[in-house]
Amino acid sequence: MSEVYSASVTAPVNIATLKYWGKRDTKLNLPTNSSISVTLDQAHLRTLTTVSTGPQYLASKLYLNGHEETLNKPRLVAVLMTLKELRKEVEAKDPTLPKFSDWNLLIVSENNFPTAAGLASSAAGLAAFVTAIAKLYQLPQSFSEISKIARQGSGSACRSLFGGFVAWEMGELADGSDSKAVEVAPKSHWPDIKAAILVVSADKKDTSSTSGMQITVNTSDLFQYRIKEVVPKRFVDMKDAILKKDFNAFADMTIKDSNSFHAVCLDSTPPIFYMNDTSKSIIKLVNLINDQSIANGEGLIAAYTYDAGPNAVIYYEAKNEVKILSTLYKYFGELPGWEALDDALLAGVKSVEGPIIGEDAFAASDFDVSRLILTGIGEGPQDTDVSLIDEKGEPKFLTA
Ligand SMILES: Nc1ncnc2c1ncn2[C@@H]1O[C@H](COP(=O)(O)OP(=O)(O)OP(=O)(O)O)[C@@H](O)[C@H]1O
Ligand SMILES: C[C@@](O)(CCOP(=O)(O)OP(=O)(O)O)CC(=O)O
Repeated sequence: MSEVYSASVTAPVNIATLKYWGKRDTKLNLPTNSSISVTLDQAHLRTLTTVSTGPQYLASKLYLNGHEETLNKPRLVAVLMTLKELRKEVEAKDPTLPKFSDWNLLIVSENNFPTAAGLASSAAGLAAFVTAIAKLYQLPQSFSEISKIARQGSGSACRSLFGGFVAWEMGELADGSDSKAVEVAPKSHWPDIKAAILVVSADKKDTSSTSGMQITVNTSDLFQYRIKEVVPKRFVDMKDAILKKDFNAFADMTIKDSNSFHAVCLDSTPPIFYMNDTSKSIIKLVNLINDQSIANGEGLIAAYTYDAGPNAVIYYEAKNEVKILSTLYKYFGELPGWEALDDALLAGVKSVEGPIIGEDAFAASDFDVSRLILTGIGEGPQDTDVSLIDEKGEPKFLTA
């Protein structure tokens, strides 16, 4: 019988509240600025990855969502090489260990949400990829150290190595050894953070993050102001707001940073547009929700943010859930996604009466939303017994 050694993990999506946009080194994936994100709950968005090795595998292979994908991409090659080198160090210290570093890998992965649709699939995907192999290889490195390897695969992936609130410290060194993810605060610090994702379009985007950010680096003047003046201060202030659980300050900076990121995209040549008209209508709706709450003396209660696509992510606190979701329900009540709420909460959301916020401000056609994902802050990568590879070492596809 052939030898099969395998390991499985799940890894989360993270959505930045202070955006990474720009590389100072495209080979090592080193950013032009530090960033901050919230890790989302894996109950709703996660990658599951199983990795196996054994002398019988004639080549390394990757299957994503049931289809073979090439491993022959420079960034994946770099990631695999680094992991193998670290495994070699482990084997050198204990010569009784099997020589995994000489063998090929079978990697089987599934995302439970649309891939490459601006829902940060590359972040969860690369985090799971690296974490599963590190587990198989029994690497002793800390998660921050492992995050540097994930960073080489996709920058934002390094932040998916932790749960809760996560910072990616840009670092200064040319070799990238100080450009890593660190935990700002665990989920338990502020577990009441919720996220509503309005999926505006699940299609593949026109301009990838990787190419879009370099167009901005090379052509935008506003970008220089963003990375030199805006982000360094915001990085300190946002961590402070998180540690103080100051939602008003956190929301204000999250909104401003999303606006700033999309402004530098627009200031690029040629300009890059990630938000569409529906995205803009959702911004207007969130502003109306906040205006009402400011009028009531409560400050900001909802924070929108947009990545490199038109989907909206709205962060809010559990104490304002009924208020915010009852407004969203009036506009988006017919869409799939509400079933994620427990019955009592959904009944509460449905029962709120009175005028709809922004009732006169929108036409039905303003919102071309296909689905909602109602989720919240979550934990980092998790070990799992669910395997996508059978005992013979063959892939098994759960959802294909
Ligand atoms: N589970 C996975 N395992 C390995 N690679 C993955 C996985 N999921 C996604 N990827 C890689 O990430 C790519 C998608 O990344 P892309 O940046 O285009 O989209 P996105 O991550 O959904 O959007 P964004 O990063 O802008 O929010 C996929 O084509 C694939 O190469
Ligand atoms: C807008 C963003 O989501 C950009 C993410 O870019 P990627 O991490 O996908 O880029 P690469 O490093 O080239 O893989 C902002 C963020 O997540 O911080």
